[in-house]
Amino acid sequence: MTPSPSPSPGSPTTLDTVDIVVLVVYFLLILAVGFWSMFRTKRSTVDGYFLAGKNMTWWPVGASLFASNIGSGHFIGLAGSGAAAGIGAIAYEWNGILMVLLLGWIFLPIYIASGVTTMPEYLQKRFGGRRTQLFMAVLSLFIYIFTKISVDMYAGAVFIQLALQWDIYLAVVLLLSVTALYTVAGGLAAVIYTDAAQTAIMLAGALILMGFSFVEVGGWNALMERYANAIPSVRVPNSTCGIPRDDAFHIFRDPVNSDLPWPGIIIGMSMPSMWYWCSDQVIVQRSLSAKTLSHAKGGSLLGAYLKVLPFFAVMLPGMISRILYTDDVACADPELCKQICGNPVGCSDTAYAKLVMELLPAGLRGLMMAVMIAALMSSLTSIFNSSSTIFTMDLWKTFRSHASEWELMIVGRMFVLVLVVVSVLWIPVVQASQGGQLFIYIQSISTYLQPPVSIIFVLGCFWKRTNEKGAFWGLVVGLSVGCIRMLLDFIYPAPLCYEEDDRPAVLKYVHYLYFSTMLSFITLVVVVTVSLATEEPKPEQISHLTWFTRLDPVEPKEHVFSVEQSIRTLEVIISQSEEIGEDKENSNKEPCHDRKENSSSMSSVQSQSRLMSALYWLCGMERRKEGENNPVTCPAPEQSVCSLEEKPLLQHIVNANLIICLSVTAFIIGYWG
Ligand SMILES: O[C@H]1[C@H](O)[C@@H](O)[C@H](O)[C@@H](O)[C@@H]1O
Ligand code: NA
Repeated sequence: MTPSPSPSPGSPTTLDTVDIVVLVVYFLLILAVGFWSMFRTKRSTVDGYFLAGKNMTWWPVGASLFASNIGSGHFIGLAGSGAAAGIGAIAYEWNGILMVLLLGWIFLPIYIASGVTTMPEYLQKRFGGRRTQLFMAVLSLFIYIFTKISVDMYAGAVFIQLALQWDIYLAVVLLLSVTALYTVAGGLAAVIYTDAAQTAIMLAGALILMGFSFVEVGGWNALMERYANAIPSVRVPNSTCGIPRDDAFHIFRDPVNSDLPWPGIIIGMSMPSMWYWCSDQVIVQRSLSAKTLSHAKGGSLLGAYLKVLPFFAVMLPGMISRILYTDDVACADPELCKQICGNPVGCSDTAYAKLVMELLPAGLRGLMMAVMIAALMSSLTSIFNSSSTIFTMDLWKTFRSHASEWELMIVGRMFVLVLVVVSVLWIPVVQASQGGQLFIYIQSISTYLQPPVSIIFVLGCFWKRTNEKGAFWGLVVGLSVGCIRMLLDFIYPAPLCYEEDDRPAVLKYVHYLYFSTMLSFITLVVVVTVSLATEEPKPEQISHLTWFTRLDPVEPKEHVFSVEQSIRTLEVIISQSEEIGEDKENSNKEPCHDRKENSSSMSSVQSQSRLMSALYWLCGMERRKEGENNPVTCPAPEQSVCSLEEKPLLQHIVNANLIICLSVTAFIIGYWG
């Protein structure tokens, strides 16, 4: 056994010149991929920019699913949870495997058939009225702030702070600027391809670090044996603080006295997870961009397989970090912890950064910095994009129906700023949360807000009888209950390990996973009761909008309407992605409404300087030749139904793979159960 090296004073704490070189190479690579995909895709049309989307094959879709999902919060959080409490939290990742498959096989066919672009839009179509859509839009934005943006920024900052010893807020501002720069330079059109590159970098870096940490700890068996003894030298006397859990290597833990009770994992974990993978814009948007349903399923499969890895490449190294740097990572005395990492609650979230700085040679540290930035940026760009889409499309437009494209574009940008500011303000709460386990913070907040939404989507998709009133009141009641619990959680923080638990009984005795189960049930009851007590939706109201009606024959009139609607949505998304498409004339992009006017505005663009057209190109605003009648800008009405068709051979391949993937998942879950 190798003796655990205590952090020697001479150990490197900042980056070397080689590291900086590696970082620069990384940025150039991402830029190159960005440019390459800008040349590849024609972004000037709906078909080009967004539906270029609709031309994605399985591998970029899968990689992008993974990259958007795994953020810096996961690297820091999963490793931190591993260090603090063993492998339990990996259940979230493996649960996600099942959900991403569910998306491809069950939910996506319905979304494709309904021809929607945003998820609140689906609710609007399915239930009619506006209030459910509005409610959902506002809620999504809150969830993004509380569980995604602030968390990823905080995690990225923790890492940079440890690596470069910078102030955490300075680090946040820096990260944000880098992300903004990347969004402009790489272009949003390139997001999916750059995501693929980011995935490759994340995997390469994480696997290298995994190798180093296993070698250092002395291999697999050493990890299993030494973890239980990773007890810090300073502890609060007569307490269990700082002692590793007995069930550290089990996922399914005691239903009453553990940190992740197993019955809660079954339903309580699946409901928020279903929100994340099957009904949230950030993820679903990626699958919608696939060329065919088979490719979307292939993407789900790739994403699913990739999600096996964080266990080995992030969580186990986090546990190794506790073994190697026990006194720091597992510190159990508030005073001491505060000295070590600035957080009296604990320092387990520093596990990953610690490994990077102590174990890796110069050069590889730079690579890991790139990995962290890749993880962060690949999540933030998708979240920013989806949230500004939702804000402008589902909220702003409802209140200002005559808003110009120009206005929408400005609003979308400003809104991202607001999001960022609010998220930064939220960081102290994230920092102080949940026994210092970032991952548990993310998941418990998710638990209070997401289950009601999942229930609405499940019932909307699979129970034709669900109506608007049921859905709306289900959401209202479910979220009120959820918010109460969330508030209580902030008012009464979880006690430190040596403190008496004197919180109200709902907090003390009802684990958040059990709460999630109850919340889902309450919402279900409300939706069902209210729906049954009120009028049944007419068949034409739910045509193409549920599992059972997804294959309904197309009724020309209604369908043309829906295609037009989604094209309008796409147009706004495009206009948001323009970085400098200020030209007023040029902002008229309604190919389906008025082709003539459109082509005349195009010719006026033509008269602009070369510089301008270069800029336009950069932003995906290529001009079309005058009079060129581009049939693809106005998709044929049958398209959205046709796209449910799959080639039999491909279908067999993806289905066979589904079985393999499910078996692999069942095996690993069983093995670590
Ligand atoms: O990566 C996980 C994902 O696999 C889960 O399904 C989701 O519920 C979590 O919030 C997310 O962090
Ligand atoms: Na990411």
